[in-house]
Amino acid sequence: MRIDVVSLFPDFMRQCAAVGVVGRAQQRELLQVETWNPRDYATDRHRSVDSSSYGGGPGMVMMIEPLRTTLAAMRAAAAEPVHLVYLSPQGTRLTQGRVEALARLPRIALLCGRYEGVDERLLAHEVDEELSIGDYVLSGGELAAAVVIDAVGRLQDGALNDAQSAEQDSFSDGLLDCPHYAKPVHDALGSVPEVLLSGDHAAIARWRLKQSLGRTWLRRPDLLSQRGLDAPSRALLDEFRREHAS
Ligand SMILES: CN(C)c1ccccc1CNc1ccc(C(N)=O)cn1
Repeated sequence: MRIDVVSLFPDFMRQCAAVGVVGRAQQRELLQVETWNPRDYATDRHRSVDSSSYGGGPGMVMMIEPLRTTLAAMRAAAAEPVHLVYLSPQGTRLTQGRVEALARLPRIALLCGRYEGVDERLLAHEVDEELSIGDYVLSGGELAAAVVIDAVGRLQDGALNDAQSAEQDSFSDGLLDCPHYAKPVHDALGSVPEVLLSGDHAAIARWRLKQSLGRTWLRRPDLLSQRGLDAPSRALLDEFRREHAS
């Protein structure tokens, strides 16, 4: 998969994509992240990319022209159409489901706004999808883009080794993850639950699902109601709730 990033801070974006699982995915050529800097396409003497906002008000707005030229260059370098995502507080809330859909596309581009954002005419003409990573304001779209790159990059086939992909399965079915424990078995902070030391893989899987169900019920009941439960899971959650109440 290829991800093009349009940003005034290309070095920052390249560094975000160079570490960890995503960096390794790039080394394995499972993922390719390229950056495009609108300042390189600004034509005036001052290489302006922003201008004051019509109607007044504080701050500047990113101008149409440098972005249009940048996007044209990016699209010209592509053999196929590019799905352009704009990261903004006004976007649709990003979910794991949407991440999985994006991860299946051959190519996406991420447009990072700075200042007060981008001229609405450019957005209306060029952007396919507007996404928000949460209800808070950042100084630029770059950190939101980094979140998308990581969430999508780690899902590329071969990016995660077997152990990690198991972890991903536990969340991707719409439940919160169960608790995890490493050595030592006994510590001043407490001990590891017996079942995890039993070697009984069925019992361990049952305990983990029960913990995921219980945690989701306690911390994120909204996830539970939208997911729905089959009968065995409902019984397991009831068992957790009885123990939790006592
Ligand atoms: C400068 N701002 C406020 C702005 C305004 C409009 C577009 C982009 C930006 C860049 N900032 C962002 C971007 C994304 C998110 C998010 N929640 O996904 C939060 N902030």
